[in-house]
Amino acid sequence: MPPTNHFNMPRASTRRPPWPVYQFGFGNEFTSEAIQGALPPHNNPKRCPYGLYAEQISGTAFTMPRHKNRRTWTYRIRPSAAQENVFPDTQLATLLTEPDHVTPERLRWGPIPVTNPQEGPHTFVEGLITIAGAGDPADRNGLAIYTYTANKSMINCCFSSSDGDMLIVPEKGTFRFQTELGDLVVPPGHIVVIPRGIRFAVKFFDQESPGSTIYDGAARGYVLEVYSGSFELPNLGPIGANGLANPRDFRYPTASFDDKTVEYLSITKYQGGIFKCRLFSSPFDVVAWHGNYAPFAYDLSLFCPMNSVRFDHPDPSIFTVLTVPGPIEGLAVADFVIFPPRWSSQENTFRLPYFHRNCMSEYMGVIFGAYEAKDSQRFGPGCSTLHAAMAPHGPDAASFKRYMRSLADTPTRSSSNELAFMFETSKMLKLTDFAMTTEYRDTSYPSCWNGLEGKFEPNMR
Ligand SMILES: O=C(O)Cc1cc(O)ccc1O
Ligand SMILES: [Fe+2]
Repeated sequence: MPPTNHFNMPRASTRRPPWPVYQFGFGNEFTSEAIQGALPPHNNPKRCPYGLYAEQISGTAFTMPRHKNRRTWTYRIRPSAAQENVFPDTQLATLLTEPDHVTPERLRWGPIPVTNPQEGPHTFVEGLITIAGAGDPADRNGLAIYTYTANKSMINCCFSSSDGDMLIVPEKGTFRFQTELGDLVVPPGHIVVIPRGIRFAVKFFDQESPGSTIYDGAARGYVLEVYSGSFELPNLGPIGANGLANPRDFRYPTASFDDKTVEYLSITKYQGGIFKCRLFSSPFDVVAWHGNYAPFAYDLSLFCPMNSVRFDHPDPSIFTVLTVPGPIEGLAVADFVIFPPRWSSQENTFRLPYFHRNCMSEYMGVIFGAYEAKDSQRFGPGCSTLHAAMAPHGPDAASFKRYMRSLADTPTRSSSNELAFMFETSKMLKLTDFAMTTEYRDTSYPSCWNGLEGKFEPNMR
């Protein structure tokens, strides 16, 4: 049995079998060879070891400053260029990023059952549904938010987005992400980031028989795709050199390859459209690679939360796991923030999220359990909310009243089985038809703040 973390979930950040072998360290310059000697002594020899083809994948412009430059050299059985003509795809309509509804209303959605809206068997890529977005991949500016369900592994089929890096947050179902650079096993409570342009297939994983191919399962989760920049660790400022998400806990794949000459379907998202082409062999044919442009996974239970130890409720930026900085210092294109299990011990402090209006937009979801300031029946795992820029929100009336009756100065520990997250963006989001009209939208949501009656007791100080 793999060891468990304090969410009682399998802990994939171990080097021990049966998990794939990983390399560790955020943004490191890695080397990996599935067969000894497959890495050539320099990037681009005329003849590579074992006759392999050399191919570079550039994640940043060639000329980016060294500390921002991202690229990986792959040594593969066939070059990716050996693919058939590309055609627009007409099947994956729910994945098109064309959100055009505008509303400042507070929105909430219930969990989408794994069989909907794609009735019957569907893979991760078939079950991705665009909820909201901003900007345009053509300008390399903006982002998209998706939810997904899946009950079938992607077999002989791969996906990549030419539009941006994708951060995937599983809520249900353990996946094996087969990528060009190797495998990452990602259970709920972990996240994975697949950089722009890297091909991957999403397969179900059975920890009891890790080597076998599992065709079916039940999975659900959330995705954030950013069209500019990439996910970085936030600066820590006066916190110091350690804390929040520590670089050593980010795990990267090691080379492992298929040498299969079967027909593959390659699906690509490009400028918001979906395109497909046939390959005549597996795209997962990289025998060795080196570089710093690679997918990675992270176990959220390893996040080291910081907080106030005397009074007041810090802003949720204190729980930022990853950020995509924008051109203005301190103004993120998107932040990925979690609300991890922790002790709350502030004195004379309203410890629930304060009532607020935020210039940023906040999309939230639940991975495990409940969220401290919301009705757990209506904001449980698989649910989501969107509080648009400047939309007033905070604890619902029932949570507020419950909290005000509690003995708040006693240190309290949130349950280890609770984990919510937020995608926070400086962009103004538009919503898709699906988001506005789905039967899973809970149109009664704004009424959760009814019952917060006026309070003013002039004789009380
Ligand atoms: O709206 C939310 O629940 C997220 C949130 C949490 C918090 O503790 C402070 C501000 C905030 O936006
Ligand atoms: Fe908020």
